[in-house]
Amino acid sequence: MAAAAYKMISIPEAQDIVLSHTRPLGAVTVGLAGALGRVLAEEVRAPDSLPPFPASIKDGYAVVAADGVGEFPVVGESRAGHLDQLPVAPGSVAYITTGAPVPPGADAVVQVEDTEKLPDGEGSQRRVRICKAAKAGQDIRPVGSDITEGDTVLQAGERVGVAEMGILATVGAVSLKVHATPRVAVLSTGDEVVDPSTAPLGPGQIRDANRAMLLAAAAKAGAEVVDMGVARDTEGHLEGCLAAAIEQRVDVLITSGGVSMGDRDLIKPLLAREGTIHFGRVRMKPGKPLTFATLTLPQQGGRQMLVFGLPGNPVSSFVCFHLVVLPALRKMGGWAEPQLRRVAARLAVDIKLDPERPEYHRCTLQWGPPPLGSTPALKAAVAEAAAAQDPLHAPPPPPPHEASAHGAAGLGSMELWAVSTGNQISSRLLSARSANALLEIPCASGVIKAGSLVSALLIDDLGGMPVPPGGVPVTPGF
Ligand SMILES: Nc1nc2c(c(=O)[nH]1)N[C@H]1C(S)=C(S)[C@@H](COP(=O)(O)OP(=O)(O)OC[C@H]3O[C@@H](n4cnc5c(N)ncnc54)[C@H](O)[C@@H]3O)O[C@H]1N2
Ligand code: MOO
Repeated sequence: MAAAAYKMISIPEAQDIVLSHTRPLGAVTVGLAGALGRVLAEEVRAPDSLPPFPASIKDGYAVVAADGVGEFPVVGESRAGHLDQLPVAPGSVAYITTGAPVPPGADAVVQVEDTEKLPDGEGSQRRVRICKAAKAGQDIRPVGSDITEGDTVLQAGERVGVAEMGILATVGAVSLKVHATPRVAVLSTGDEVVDPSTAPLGPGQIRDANRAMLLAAAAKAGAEVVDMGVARDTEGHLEGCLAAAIEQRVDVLITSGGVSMGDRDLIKPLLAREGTIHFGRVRMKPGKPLTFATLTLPQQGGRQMLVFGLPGNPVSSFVCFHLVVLPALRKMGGWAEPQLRRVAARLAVDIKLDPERPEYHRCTLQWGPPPLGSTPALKAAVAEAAAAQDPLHAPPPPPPHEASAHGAAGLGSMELWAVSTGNQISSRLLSARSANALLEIPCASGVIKAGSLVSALLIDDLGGMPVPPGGVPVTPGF
């Protein structure tokens, strides 16, 4: 089929098609160290309680609460990690450290600050004054108060982050079932594309930006990556590269370049010969020639391989990866909700609309007051949008209790602002630099004004977003 013959579909249609051809991979068993970032394929239960014994919360003395204040013999010690099981009878106390088992007979702990060491008594008997009466149970974590034996501490389908690594360790889950992560091959194409180490560049050459970027993006998504190098613009070489990817038993092949209308754009014809192309044109900017195919491999038991033909322009590759490849990799890895997360943000600048294609405008989201450099026009636009009383455009009213920690600007006047990365031409990879979101800019004529509220898809976590000069306010009174 000629490239132009592919029906132009919308991005939601493209995403649905991709996900309908994507299956979660099976479960594999990994050790604890291999669990980070994976999705659990089984629930994890606690085989025992935490703490497994009544544990002291303080360094001090284990006492019988009913004894109240007074002078007492110190009949022994209970230290974390040591089991010196001496009973504490009424009228006596035991020295205890934080985390140590509370000895039988004692029912409270008095912190060392509320005691006074006394001179030793008869027979070198240690003695202490308890200066503050304790309530029964004071400064003791009862058995199972953090985790009870048999509790489900993590569910199947949960992703293992840093805290979850600790939870797994604490319940002794050192071998667990997680979803397998996909094996992903990345291939650049184009006679002009040369290795990044090439210097100086020969006539007509450009360095391969896409391969390093897509390998990194797939690895960041948790995939096992395979670098397939650069394919020349010949049918034979491309076919050989595809065969090599199949040989590598990858679940996904990502190519970049060679999917538009030129006579050396050979990816679509190759995929049409070797498999089924599900779409070859998407109404989006950038990324229009985005192509998706599946290959059924009889020589490998009939298994299926997904192939994403990303456009060669580096920004088009970057955007298409996040919009269609990443959700597929997430679904394979067991994510129940693999789509990019959407938030709302206010535009810091006017954006010119494209009358032909909806646009994914790269931006850096930052939370705070209107970004530095915002013009009086922006401030006026924000006020105008608010005055329009459109619920989407009106800024939230600050809660009445909110004191001003930042001059006139309290927490309620802070917002998520979308700062454009500048010129959005699809060859300019600097437009993806520091981008943590893709703004969803509708297809229309004219301009969308600064101060408007728009939806944005997160492509990075917001933990590293820019901090506005002067920082942002904290909870009043914090
Ligand atoms: N007649 C038409 N021409 C084009 C159309 C169209 O609809 N009709 N679509 C344009 C759009 S939109 C895009 S996007 C590009 C996509 O083209 P290809 O996927 O075929 O990519 P190439 O032509 O191979 O390369 C495009 C551009 O990107 C550079 N490139 C390629 N690979 C890399 C790489 N690995 N690292 C860095 N840069 C790379 C390449 O040199 C080109 O400059 O097609 C338009 N054309
Ligand atoms: O879609 Mo292309 O990515 O506009 O340059």
